[in-house]
Amino acid sequence: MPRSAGLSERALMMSQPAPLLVVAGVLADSTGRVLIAKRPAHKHHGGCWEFPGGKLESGESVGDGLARELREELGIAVTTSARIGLVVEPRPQHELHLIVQRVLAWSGSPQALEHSDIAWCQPNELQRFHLAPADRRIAQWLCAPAQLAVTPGPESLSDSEWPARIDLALRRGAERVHFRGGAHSWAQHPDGLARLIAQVHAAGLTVALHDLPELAVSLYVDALHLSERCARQFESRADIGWPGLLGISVHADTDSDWIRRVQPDYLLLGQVHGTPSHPDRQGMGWARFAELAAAYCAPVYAIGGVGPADLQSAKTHGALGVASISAYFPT
Ligand SMILES: Nc1nc2c([nH]c(=O)n2[C@@H]2O[C@H](COP(=O)(O)OP(=O)(O)OP(=O)(O)O)[C@@H](O)[C@H]2O)c(=O)[nH]1
Repeated sequence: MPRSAGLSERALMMSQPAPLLVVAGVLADSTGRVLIAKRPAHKHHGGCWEFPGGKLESGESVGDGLARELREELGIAVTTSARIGLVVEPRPQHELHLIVQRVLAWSGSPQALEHSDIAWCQPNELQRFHLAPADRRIAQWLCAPAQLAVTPGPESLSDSEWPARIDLALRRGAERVHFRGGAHSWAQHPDGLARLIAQVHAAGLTVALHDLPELAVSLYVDALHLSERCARQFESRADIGWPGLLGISVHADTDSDWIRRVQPDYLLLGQVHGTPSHPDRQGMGWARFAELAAAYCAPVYAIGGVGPADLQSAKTHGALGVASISAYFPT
């Protein structure tokens, strides 16, 4: 077992035949373009585009395996990387466990030493390439919003104040607005909520609704987000009755096997630092956050005492981005 395999990988390994462990690296340039490589015709998925990487050798850590593969395939030296997520693909013999790492520091200039071609493209151009099936999930992650603005409860502002406060959140960089209940549920304000959702959609951005699966379906939101308590009422993802993007809020003590059973598309993990809104809870800090993020199968956002200024730290500690109430809806 590789030294740095996470908890979910270990649990999976114990319950079924050893998976095929593969590590792939996402390199980005200063304009945000990412590097993809075309598999030679004679290989499995020949002619498909993928993220460079390869099989981990026995006993090899994820970081060492990535550095070896990218030296062999691209001629570059990778020094630091952080987990983005794990794609599990059922295969007849062994499940593929594709560990996806964001390459944070490297030297050299990538060349196609083993692939038939390489290309740099913006994440939203990846869909134009014929990607290996598992890599379509990676492309979705790379196109996912990096800044999630979580609303206070509907009772905290009057109907006339909400539109301006949503505008302010968008000006502060929010890329998805998460409508989260407070003392009142958004289910008590369906018309006002529908207008605010339309406002966010008109700005070309997306919406998540917290803990209200039926309303999420009827209001055509982009994501359903569940608190851990709400998510635990369901045995499996199929029981939730929601066909779209699914997120769950988790904490330092949430067990990763349960997360794997529910199969969320992303997680909000917190809290990273202490916050005035939860004075009873201590922050876990970035080091623990990175450890947990690497153990989950889904990509993770950082929440709790973080905001847009922490985006880079979040990414270097294995997060897709940050989520916050106060940074986007200041009191
Ligand atoms: N490297 C890499 N492999 C991927 C990706 N997506 C994906 O499905 N795979 C699959 O993971 C497996 C690992 O493949 P590989 O052929 O690159 O491994 P390797 O470099 O160690 O190759 P080798 O067996 O020729 O030595 C293949 O079945 C490949 O199709 C990806 O983005 N990067």
